[in-house]
Amino acid sequence: MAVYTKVSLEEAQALSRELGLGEASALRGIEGGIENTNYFMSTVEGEYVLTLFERLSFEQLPYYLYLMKHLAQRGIPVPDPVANRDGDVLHTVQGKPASVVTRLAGRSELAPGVAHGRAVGAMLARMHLAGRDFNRSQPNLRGLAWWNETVPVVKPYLDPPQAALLQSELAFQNHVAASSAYAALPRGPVHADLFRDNVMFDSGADGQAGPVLSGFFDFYFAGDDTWLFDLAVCLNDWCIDLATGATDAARTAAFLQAYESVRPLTGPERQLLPAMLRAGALRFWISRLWDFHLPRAADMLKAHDPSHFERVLRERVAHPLADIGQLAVCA
Ligand SMILES: Nc1ncnc2c1ncn2[C@@H]1O[C@H](COP(=O)(O)OP(=O)(O)OP(=O)(O)O)[C@@H](O)[C@H]1O
Ligand SMILES: N[C@@H](CCO)C(=O)O
Repeated sequence: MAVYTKVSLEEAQALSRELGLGEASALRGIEGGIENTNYFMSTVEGEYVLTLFERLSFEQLPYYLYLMKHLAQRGIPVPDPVANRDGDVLHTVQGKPASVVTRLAGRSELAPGVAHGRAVGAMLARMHLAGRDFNRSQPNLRGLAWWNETVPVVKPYLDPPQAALLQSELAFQNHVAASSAYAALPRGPVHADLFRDNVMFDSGADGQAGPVLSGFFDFYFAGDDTWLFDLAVCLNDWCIDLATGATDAARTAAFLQAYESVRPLTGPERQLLPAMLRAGALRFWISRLWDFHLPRAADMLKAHDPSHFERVLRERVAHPLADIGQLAVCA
């Protein structure tokens, strides 16, 4: 259930008129999602998603919404926020920040194969390049500074071996972040949460071979960070066996090859990929522990299982990703 705030058709019609979308004819609450209130909205101009943000503030939202607009303008398939006559993409409904974005076709693929990873890998690289001239900045609010702040808060809930792993991995990541190789990593706006459930695929035209990626969405953990971190977050979700957390070599090789067909990795990126895969696992282990043990007041989160990313981290430490050249034979 993800309709926390009820919106009437009349309210939606007032907004759609203000945005030049004509009369809204239907409004349907969207059940998936946990953070925000989402509705599908049909107007004479097409299909849209109306979101009322239940947690993010008027100050934080412009970065995410203008990033989506910037990427959409450069041909990256992402929901395009609709602006009013003044060019504003952040609106107000019932006193809450709200947006209207274009609806992506298709649905998420929760059991992706090699071809899905290839499509996401290539589009991820295109998205990174398209973000280079984005003129706003906001740090990744779930980056190293947040990990350093949050580890002491969640550590008391862990048993001694878990606490030791969490602490030693955090120390390792602080060490990596202080290195010259890390300073040389290319950076820019990154999605930072591009899991299977944040990508859509459409069936495509008849006769089209392979899945057709119809869009990336849910940019509300985006921020300025290294492109390699974004890639690592993807590899940790798209290219592992969910039951064990183990790397799937064929899917990993295909994903990386597709990414590199658009933007080859630099030397420091190749060097730090194993460390960044650990960083990606650590980030989501911490956030899941935090959501699980410290639910927010009036909590809307159905916490994900933290032990999944503990397993992924242990796998990444025990079996660092083989040399990318070696992996290529798997693709
Ligand atoms: N632009 C879009 N086009 C098509 N479907 C969308 C779009 N935005 C959201 N959806 C649908 O709505 C569902 C909920 O959206 P989303 O995952 O962004 O939820 P949320 O509550 O905002 O965030 P979270 O997933 O972090 O809880 C998605 O799974 C997807 O099916
Ligand atoms: N993708 C996150 C949820 C927040 O978007 C997770 O799986 O922990």
